[in-house]
Amino acid sequence: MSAFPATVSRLGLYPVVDSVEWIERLLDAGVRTLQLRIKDQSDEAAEAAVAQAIALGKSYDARLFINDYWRLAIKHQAYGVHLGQEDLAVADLAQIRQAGLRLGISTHDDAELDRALAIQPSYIALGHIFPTRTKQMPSAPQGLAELQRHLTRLTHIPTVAIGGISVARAPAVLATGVGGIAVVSAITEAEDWHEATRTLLALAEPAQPA
Ligand SMILES: Cc1ncc(COP(=O)(O)OP(=O)(O)O)c(N)n1
Ligand SMILES: Cc1ncsc1CCOP(=O)(O)O
Ligand SMILES: [Mg+2]
Repeated sequence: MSAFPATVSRLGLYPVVDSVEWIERLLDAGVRTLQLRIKDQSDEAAEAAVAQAIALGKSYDARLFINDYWRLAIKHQAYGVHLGQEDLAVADLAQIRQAGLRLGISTHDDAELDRALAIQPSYIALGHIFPTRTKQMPSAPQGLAELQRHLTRLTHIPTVAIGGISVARAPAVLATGVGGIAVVSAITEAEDWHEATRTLLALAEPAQPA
């Protein structure tokens, strides 16, 4: 199997949100890598939101990944799809690749990394780094030392850390050299989401000198 299309080498701030409203708000705030993560709906029920999110992503020239709903992502020509290890068992990877979509894959340990790397995705997500209340996780948080260890074998592919990354923890996560930080509650549950987004953008995507 050949490689999935490339994405940017450093994905930077990568908010993961569950509605078109959040997608629009974040695009407007300057976010250019993001994910629509709707859970537990049929394809029929999710389709309108997925289609709208993809259209918005295109209008801002953003990297919009669709979580789980790979058939809808192909149908509406998303920038990319994000799949976890269990999703890999049911998704048609050849179809996703043939349609030209980028692919991100979740990993939690060495064995999952081996499996993900063999697929040659566009990026690899590593998690969960810290305890999270957003998703029930069967394993323990891997922590920064394990993240750092995993990164030593991932110098050739974009990486993203996820799970429990707050504004306060973001600098230490980024100091490992990981190319992106995927966050849910740090933005969606912030007292001031706009301020949290601005701070996280500045940390993860520092302005380049002209
Ligand atoms: C960037 C990123 N990393 C990991 C996940 C989790 O994906 P998955 O393990 O398939 O779990 P669900 O999100 O589908 O519940 C993600 N969505 N995004
Ligand atoms: C979807 C997902 N996958 C691993 S952890 C997680 C949730 C991360 O949410 P938060 O940033 O609120 O901890
Ligand atoms: Mg999934």
